[in-house]
Amino acid sequence: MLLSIIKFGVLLWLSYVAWQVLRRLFGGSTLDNIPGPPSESLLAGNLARLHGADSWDFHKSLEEDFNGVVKIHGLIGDVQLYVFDPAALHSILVKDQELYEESTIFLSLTGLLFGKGILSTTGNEHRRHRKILMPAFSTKNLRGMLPVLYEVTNRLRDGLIKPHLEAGPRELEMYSILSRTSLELVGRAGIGYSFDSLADGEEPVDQYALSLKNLTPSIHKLAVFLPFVPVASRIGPASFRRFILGLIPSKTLGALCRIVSVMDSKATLLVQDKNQSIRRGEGDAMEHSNDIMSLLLKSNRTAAEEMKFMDDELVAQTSMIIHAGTDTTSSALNRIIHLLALHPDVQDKLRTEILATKEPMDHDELVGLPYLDGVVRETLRLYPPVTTMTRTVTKDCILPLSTPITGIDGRRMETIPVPKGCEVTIAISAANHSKVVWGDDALEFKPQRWLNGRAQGVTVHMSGVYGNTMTFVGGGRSCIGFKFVQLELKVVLSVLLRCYRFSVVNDHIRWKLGSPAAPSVDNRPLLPIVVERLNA
Ligand code: HEM
Repeated sequence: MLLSIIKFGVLLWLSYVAWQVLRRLFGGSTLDNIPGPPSESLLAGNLARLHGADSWDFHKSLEEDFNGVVKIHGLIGDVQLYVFDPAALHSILVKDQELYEESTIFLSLTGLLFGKGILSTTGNEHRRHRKILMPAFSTKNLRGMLPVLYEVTNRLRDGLIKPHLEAGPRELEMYSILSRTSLELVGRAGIGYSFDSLADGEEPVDQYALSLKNLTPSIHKLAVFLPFVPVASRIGPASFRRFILGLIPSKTLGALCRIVSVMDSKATLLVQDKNQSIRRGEGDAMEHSNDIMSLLLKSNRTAAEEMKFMDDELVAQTSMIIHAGTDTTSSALNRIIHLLALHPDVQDKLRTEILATKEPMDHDELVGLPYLDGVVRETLRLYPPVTTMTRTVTKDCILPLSTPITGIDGRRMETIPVPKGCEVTIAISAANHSKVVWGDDALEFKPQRWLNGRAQGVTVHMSGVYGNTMTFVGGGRSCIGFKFVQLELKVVLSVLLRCYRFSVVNDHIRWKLGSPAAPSVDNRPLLPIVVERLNA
């Protein structure tokens, strides 16, 4: 009996899949009239190019050859949208955000990896997570984190860089140095945990650090299975899923399961420790802990009962903050150091501004330095670490446009009817490069375009949370760490530029697209930069 039910279920599912494929291939879509690049394969459409690590040219052609909304071919005849029109982005992220939900793959994957937290929830549940987490990132709390950020950065300066420069300028592999620093910055200020002593010659041995380092590469290796994650995540309780996964003979899957288990047990211990400190009456010590998790635990104590986080939710937030904050910070730091090395004039001007201040700068002085602010903003505009995000349309709807487009049949389209289930790519970097928004010099690196946090001459409004850019997107799922990361970047630059000069001799550095982007040489993650000690 059970076998026949299973057979019937499988047959039903296969018929549904076949129907969907036929519908996609022959049924037509309301998006058929939207211009876009031709499909490159029946099976994967343009997806390999859209998500390929070396697809900068593809994205550039979408930015330059189309007008804010582009049709992309997806899996087996599926049609998707690639969007960078300002009004369309406002509708997707802000005005009609409930119609454009976080992609189901992202929600189920983060749920499976970390549990129930801000990245894996939707609707009212997500709003609750955001409401409790956001105050931890307030300006008042960021001020409190400043000493830790300086302490970590001083260890970077003295532990990871200085010992190599005794005999003069030297090429250093900055990618690994800055990645280790990013993890330590987010670890200490984010969850009050030290992953790495940042001492020369001592690679991190912490299992938590190693797991975090290997998490994204392991997911990439299993990328072909990602479309099955939403279905798999709904089968039975977590223990049953773990049991089934254990039966699959795959080394990569086994490694991923071990990574998740280490992250889960470390985060659980951390939350237990902090909770015990509170219960043992070490409240005073907690009062002086300024990391995001401690602040969260403190506000959780006094939160209304229906708002309070349960322990499993606190564990999920711990890993999510580290996951969301580390590689993104590392990408931004690597990019800024690379850009300063490529633009010595910008580097000199920035150093002059920093040397005119006393060390260490307090919060207001640091965030008030205009050229430093311009360098950070311009880097994050021109080179956003996360170049695209995806949303899934929950109901048939109409997408408004700032600039009408001409359909394939020659008709002018002022709005686009978008069907339920359509995948929409939020084209962050295309929005940040738009000449309609930023002017003819949109693709040039010009820190001086920013004055008092505003880009000069920009009249078209973008709905991002950060100075008209889409780098941290906008609306109810925008980045909650965007002020924190600016502070991290400013602290690191203010400390390093006082005593080091950066230059490049290696012209083989290529950036890989990805989530987030990373520098590479011969397809390995590397950033070779010559570092010279000043006023030795
Ligand atoms: C340059 C560095 C960073 C970039 C470019 C960045 C970018 C983003 C983007 C694009 C999103 C939206 C994701 C979506 O729509 O699904 C996001 C969300 C998020 N970011 Fe960041 N981020 C950065 C740093 C950080 C840091 C340092 C933290 C924490 C310490 C952080 C925590 C988060 C969290 C928790 C979310 C989820 C917000 C929500 O779902 O409501 N991010 N980030």
